[in-house]
Amino acid sequence: MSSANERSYTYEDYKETADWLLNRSGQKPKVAIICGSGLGGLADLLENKTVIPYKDIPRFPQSTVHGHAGQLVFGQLKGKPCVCMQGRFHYYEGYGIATVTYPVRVFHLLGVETLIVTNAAGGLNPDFNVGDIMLIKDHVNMPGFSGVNPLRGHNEERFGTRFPCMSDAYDREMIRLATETAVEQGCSSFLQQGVYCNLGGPCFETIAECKMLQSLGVDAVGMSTVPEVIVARHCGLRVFGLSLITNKAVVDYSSEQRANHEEVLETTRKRALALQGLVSSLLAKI
Ligand SMILES: O=P(O)(O)O[C@@H]1C[C@H](O)[C@@H](CO)O1
Ligand SMILES: Nc1nc2[nH]cnc2c(=O)[nH]1
Repeated sequence: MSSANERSYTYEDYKETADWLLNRSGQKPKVAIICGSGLGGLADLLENKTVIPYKDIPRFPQSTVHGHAGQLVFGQLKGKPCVCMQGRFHYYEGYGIATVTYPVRVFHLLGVETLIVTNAAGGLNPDFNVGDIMLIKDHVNMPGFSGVNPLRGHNEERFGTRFPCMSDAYDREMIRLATETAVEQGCSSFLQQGVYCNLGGPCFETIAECKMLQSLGVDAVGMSTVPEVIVARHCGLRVFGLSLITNKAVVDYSSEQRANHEEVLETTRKRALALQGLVSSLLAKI
């Protein structure tokens, strides 16, 4: 199951990166936000920004995907000290799973208590529309079925227990608050809740794969997020997740629709402001 790109990190590695960031930014964020494809505009809302390119940060990987700028942005949002990842790392980029999730443990060591994850995803639930925002209530870690799990290998007890519970991965109180906030923001007509499933990517799904995922009860499919959430829950972070439904999964052989990254980014451009409004108003409540 291991690959040439897989590498492990020591507690001291994470600590060194966290100390470097603390020294460089002078800020101790309480909330970390991971911006999905085309959703980096969230970071532009921060006040008193300090921007640090990934290439300057010790041991940080680099973003290689269009729509992922590749920088950390520190600052305040609604008075809360935050750090935003403008660009996340995906397994399909060739990084090992420990590298994909490296920033999450660094955030924990910086003092972050809440992780907000966002992503672009394909809608599998037939009731979902392109442009819907789905609050993630649960996930299916599909790569985990074959042993690809970011917690595989030596368990560092200073981060968390060997066998973490995942049945409470997504904070229910934050889902309740987000639902309430969506009503206040006038976006409840395109708010959904559902189950997100990550696949390895970078291929979009075949029709047979989409049908299979639907039959498993999956509402939205993507290529990220779940490894970050597993590592976050392992080290005790509260997690809140949002998927923007950027395209509808194709489940019909007569369909002319073809999933593509341009359509994904186009939908994020249309819904970016609504999603940003929802996240920032939610932050004011936590
Ligand atoms: O980083 P996210 O999960 O938002 O990115 C999704 C999955 C692929 O990286 C890309 C496909 O368009 O968008
Ligand atoms: N796997 C996957 N990821 C996506 N990201 C945005 N849309 C999709 C999709 O349809 N499938």
